[in-house]
Amino acid sequence: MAKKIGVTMEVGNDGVAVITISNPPVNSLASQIISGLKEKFQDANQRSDVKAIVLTGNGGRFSGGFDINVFQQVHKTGDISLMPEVSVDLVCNLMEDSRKPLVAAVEGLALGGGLELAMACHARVAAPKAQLGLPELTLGIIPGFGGTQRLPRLVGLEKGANMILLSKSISSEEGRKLGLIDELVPPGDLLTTSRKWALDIALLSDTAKALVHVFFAQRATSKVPKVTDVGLKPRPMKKVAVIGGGLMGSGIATALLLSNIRVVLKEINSEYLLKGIKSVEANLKGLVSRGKLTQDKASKAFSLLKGVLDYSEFKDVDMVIEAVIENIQLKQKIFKEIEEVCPPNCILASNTSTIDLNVIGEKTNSKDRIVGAHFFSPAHLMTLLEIVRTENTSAQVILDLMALGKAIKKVPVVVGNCIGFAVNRTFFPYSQAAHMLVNLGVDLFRVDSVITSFGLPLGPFQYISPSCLVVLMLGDLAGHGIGIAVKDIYAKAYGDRMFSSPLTELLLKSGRNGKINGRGYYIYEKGSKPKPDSSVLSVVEESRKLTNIMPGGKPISVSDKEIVEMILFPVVNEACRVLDEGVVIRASDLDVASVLGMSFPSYRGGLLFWADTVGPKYIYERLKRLSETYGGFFKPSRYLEERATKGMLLSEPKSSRSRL
Ligand SMILES: CCCCCCCCCCCCC/C=C/C(=O)SCCNC(=O)CCNC(=O)[C@H](O)C(C)(C)COP(=O)(O)OP(=O)(O)OC[C@H]1O[C@@H](n2cnc3c(N)ncnc32)[C@H](O)[C@@H]1OP(=O)(O)O
Repeated sequence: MAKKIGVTMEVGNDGVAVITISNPPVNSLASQIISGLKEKFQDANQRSDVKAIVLTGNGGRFSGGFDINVFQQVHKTGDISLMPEVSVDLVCNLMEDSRKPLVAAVEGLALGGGLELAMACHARVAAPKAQLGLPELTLGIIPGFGGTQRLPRLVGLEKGANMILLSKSISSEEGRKLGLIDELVPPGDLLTTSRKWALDIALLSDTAKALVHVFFAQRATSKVPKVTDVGLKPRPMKKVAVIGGGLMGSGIATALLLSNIRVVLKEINSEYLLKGIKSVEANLKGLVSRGKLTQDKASKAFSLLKGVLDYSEFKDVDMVIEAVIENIQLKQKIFKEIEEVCPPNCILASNTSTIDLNVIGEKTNSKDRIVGAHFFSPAHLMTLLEIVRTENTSAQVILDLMALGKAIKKVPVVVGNCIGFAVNRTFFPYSQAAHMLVNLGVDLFRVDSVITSFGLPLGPFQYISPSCLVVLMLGDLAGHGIGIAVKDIYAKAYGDRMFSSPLTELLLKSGRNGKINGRGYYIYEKGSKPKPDSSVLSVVEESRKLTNIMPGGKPISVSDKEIVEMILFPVVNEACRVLDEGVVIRASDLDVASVLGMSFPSYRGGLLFWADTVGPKYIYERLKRLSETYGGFFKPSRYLEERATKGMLLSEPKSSRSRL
């Protein structure tokens, strides 16, 4: 039977193109093979359905090298043009510089030009006992496809020179030890493993794309139209008052002190004031014990703190940051008072994470000086600072707060004034969806594990809340009592798409308030990892009885992928509304805020970058089907529907034309 000579390419559903050399018996690199390889590599790099490439040889051999018959012809004819251009055209430009990852699947042998092609790939997977070498000197020529450079780089100069000068082959086992081979697998797994390697490297490049996006997105947050581009200069903030020495207030005070800003910390009585000062001291001590701060610097920072019980020290402050409990009347009272006692240009900021700033400033006449300075807990560690502006906040005030944010090593993101602002609003469906899944019968510890595998540091039930309220039904670490406090505010604003679960209240009733008292969904013991508390399942059962949403009373069965989609697609959906209402200046601001405020994995590029890789159309269709089954909580937003149907990315600015 005539032997089949040529190069084939097959593209799998996984997006991997397998290019195979066929030229029995040793797959020598005859001229038609070389031209076939050039054609297939060009094709693979151009095809949009090809994510990565695997190069292999047919018949259990990778390649015995360049076709020695050509040399014989050159000897006979002296016609050097018979030598095809390989080194630069094929090996460097099409293989080594391929935009798509290229992995060699090596079996049997890779000799001479065969090994040189394998070394031009980005990784090499081999079966055992394959013969690897550059025996060109036995033919009186040198390894001319770059082997003299690539082999020493892979195995070291001495070993590389030895193999070349002595035409000494090695086995794939030795190649693995030397670093010439990246993984050794049984012949039956060779292609599968090579495909996985190729995709992993492709994913790495997706990761690189995502991380580069976050890098530039973070820098873009400092560009605020009509604030940073109108010639204003930030005013120095030398003395700042913080009202409220609780978890947030003491964290904010710590962050300010660490940047040598004098802080006046006000509380309502000496007991609370002492507690607040002790919290600041503990924050500083924690940084010293973790080696993040020297003791001298900690002492210096602490010396800039002054605790007060009245407003006597407020007459020369540059800014006040209110950080008391989320009580509207109390905040309104405080803002009326500080307007009277502070200098006329003093910035009046609130660290509220939920309440409308216009409501907070209702009893004042200084609407232009009112701004939100929304820190994320722990405030001295988390880098995101949401600067919340109302329609009245002046550009100068915004610029001053941006400059202060940078001075205290935060990443300021300017956002609009709505319930929950950008991050808390976007992510409020996050935990509600998790609660819905649990009430539908899904195991809550499985939900946490799936979400952490996706890349968030903790699952929704063991959640570190940023400024304590992002998910309403908070996880263990923030304490469940807080979440309930603001649930009504969200219900009034977003009730048409909320899921109300009694689980949090039932948890509190059972004496579990999260890490604060050592027990929540998990058991927290000093010095050990949180352990799932199986006894909490009785509380979960009670919640399921009350909500009674399991279809036919039976738990739903969902895949891990569906869990991720049911929790994160509603978050993307709410982000679309945030974009639609112009709460953020640009989509990438929300990517930065999701990474820094919610610990959304930066290697996925942030929430919307990730959503665009999943595809708006897919997300829209999934949410539509989910809303048909589970109701309005999943109802696609107008913005998402529009982008999906017009084939536009979610991150495209509103002015972009659709692609259709
Ligand atoms: C010269 C003038 C040129 C001037 C320009 C100079 C420029 C310099 C740079 C040029 C570019 C060079 C870059 C690359 C160079 C090379 O790759 S050179 C070739 C390197 N490879 C080898 O040296 C391997 C040689 N072959 C073997 O060692 C063995 O054949 C084997 C591969 C280990 C297999 O052994 P075995 O199973 O015992 O089978 P054999 O009987 O030896 O061979 C089976 C048949 O295959 C034929 N064959 C083997 N290798 C090649 C080959 N590379 N090209 C063509 N044909 C090959 C062999 O002749 C047998 O054929 P039949 O007898 O017809 O069955």
